[in-house]
This record gives sequence, C-alpha cells and structure tokens, in this order.
Amino acid sequence: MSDTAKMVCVPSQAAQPRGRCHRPDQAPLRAPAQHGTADVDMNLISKERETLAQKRDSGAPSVNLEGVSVAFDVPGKGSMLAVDNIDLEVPAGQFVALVGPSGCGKTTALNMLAGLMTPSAGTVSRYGKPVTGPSRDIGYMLARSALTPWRTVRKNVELGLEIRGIPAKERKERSMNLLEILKIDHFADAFPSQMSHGMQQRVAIARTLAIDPDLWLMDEPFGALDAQTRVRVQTDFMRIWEGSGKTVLFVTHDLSEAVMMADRVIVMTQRPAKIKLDMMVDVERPRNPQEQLFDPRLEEIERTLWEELRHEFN
Ligand SMILES: Nc1ncnc2c1ncn2[C@@H]1O[C@H](COP(=O)(O)OP(=O)(O)OP(=O)(O)O)[C@@H](O)[C@H]1O
Repeated sequence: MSDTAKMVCVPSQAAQPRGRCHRPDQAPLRAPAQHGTADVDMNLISKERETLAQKRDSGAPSVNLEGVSVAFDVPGKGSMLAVDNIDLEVPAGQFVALVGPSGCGKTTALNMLAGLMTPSAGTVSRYGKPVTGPSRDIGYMLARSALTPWRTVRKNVELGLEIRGIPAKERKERSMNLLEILKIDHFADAFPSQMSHGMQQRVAIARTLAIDPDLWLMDEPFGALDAQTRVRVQTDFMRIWEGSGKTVLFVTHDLSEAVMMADRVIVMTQRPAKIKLDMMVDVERPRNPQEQLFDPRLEEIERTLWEELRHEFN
C-alpha cells in the first residue's frame, strides 16, 4: 500500500477548547439469548451494562483510530487506497459529524468501527480494546434502513430486543417509549407501508436505539428526507441524544445538519481520505434545530467549514 504521509492527531474533547479548529499540519492539539426466563435475560443485560460502565470509567476513548489506512483491491486496477493513515480519538459521550466528498471513505470508517471490516494498516479500538468484530453495544443506522414489511411498527422496533431475549413486557415498554418520543406511537400497530418515508425513518431510529447502544453509527440517516421533515426528525433525535451520554459518529453531506447536531465536525479530504479539519462547535446545548435554523454562530461555523470543504470538490 502506498501508505505515506502521517496525517493528523485529533485531541480529546477535554484537551480541545471549544470553537477552535485544528489543521492536521499543525502540532497535534491534540446469541441471542434463548427466550428463557426473565431472570437469566436481565442478568445478561445488567452484566453488559456493568462491563460498559467499567470501560467508560477507565477514561479510554470510546473510539480510537490510530494510523488507519484502508486499501481495496479493484479488479484490473490493483490496490486502491481509500483511507490514508487517519488518527481519530473520540471521547465517550461526544457527538462527531464526519463530512467530506462522496467516495472519500466515511462509510468505510463506520464499517471498521462496526467491526464489519478490518483496516489494511493501523488499529481501530473502543475503550482501549481493538475492534475484532461486530459488537452488541453498537447501533448502526443507514440512510435507507429497510424495515421488515411484515412486522408492525412496534414489532420492527422490538426486533433487536427480541434477538437479545428481552422479555415481552420490557420490549413493549422500551419500544412504546421511543415511539412516543418520536411522536409515532399512534402508528405502533401499523405496517411500514402505511407510513410516509419520514415516519419510516423515525421507526428506523427507534429500532436502532431500542437496544440502548453505547455507540451510535449513523450513515446519512436523514439524507433521504425532505427539508422540513428533516428538521423535525433532527429535533426529535437531538431530544433523545442530549443527556444520553452516548457517543455518536454521524456521516452527513449536509453541513448545516453537521453543525446543528454535532459537538465536533471532522472535514475529510477527497479520496484517499485524510482529516483536513477538526472543529468544535461552541454552541451550547440543548439545541433545537427547529428554533435554531438561522443561529448566527452556527452559520459562522458552517461558513468556516465550507471554506475547507469546497476545495475538495474541485
Ligand atoms: N468493498 C469495496 N471494494 C472496493 N472499493 C470499495 C469498497 N467499499 C468502498 N470502496 C471504495 O472506497 C471508497 C470510499 O467508499 P465509502 O463508501 O467509504 O465512501 P463515502 O465517503 O461513504 O461515500 P458517500 O458519501 O458517497 O457515501 C470509494 O471510492 C469506494 O468506491
């Protein structure tokens, strides 16, 4: 692999003053359980939570990419470098948006974190442990997360809980709670085909979050929504995330969405992907996308990011 230049070292949130941006060329600022008894199932869940709490208490970053490169074999063309020596450290509880031109490697980064692929070089770790495969504490949502057409909305949301052997009563409580927050509880017994696309995306959000994942990987989750629906869904999503303490990696092509939602925005270069800019969004929370659509500070940050991003499209 033509794995050459050392690119960037991204500091943790604690080490990084909000609202500052850092260029990479500067010094680094841095089984399913059987449907058995409820007792057995609840023990399993509380054990997982305990382990997770220990990991978080360790202070290790929720996500860490160190010197990560990815090369794909392209028939007739040989090895193609998609991701080039990336370092990215994300502390637990941070909301990070990844933006960059199409094909620059954003999804590839999420896939590595999800344990769906391994890097060609470097290490991908969570709480200091290398990622070796899919993990139950990760939720992964795509732009077009297909719902199961023959299951009702509630049954779709409960799918992951069913697989984990969560008892029916708790499944129902959790799914209805999320559907209420997302304002689609009155559709609980409907089928996906009876809902608008925006509503289906809300169901997909609820399904992703129902298992209470520690790391939320979101790949253009609102990309297919019309502008008005998008702002409404963003607002609901913010309400769920803020205060949850969960780590989010959020891929989007929409800069204003990135700035509105995230604590920190990473601008990637065109392929092979490197980190071009790493910027904190110093706008206080809670944020409300419906009310802050034209917030001057958000617009200012968006302009700064756009100045970096636009050169990647030439
Ligand atoms: N399995 C694969 N085999 C070969 N090439 C691949 C494979 N997966 C991704 N690529 C290539 O790697 C590069 C990065 O792809 P990736 O999907 O990560 O980009 P992206 O930034 O998410 O793009 P988009 O914004 O369009 O979704 C692209 O050039 C893509 O064609």
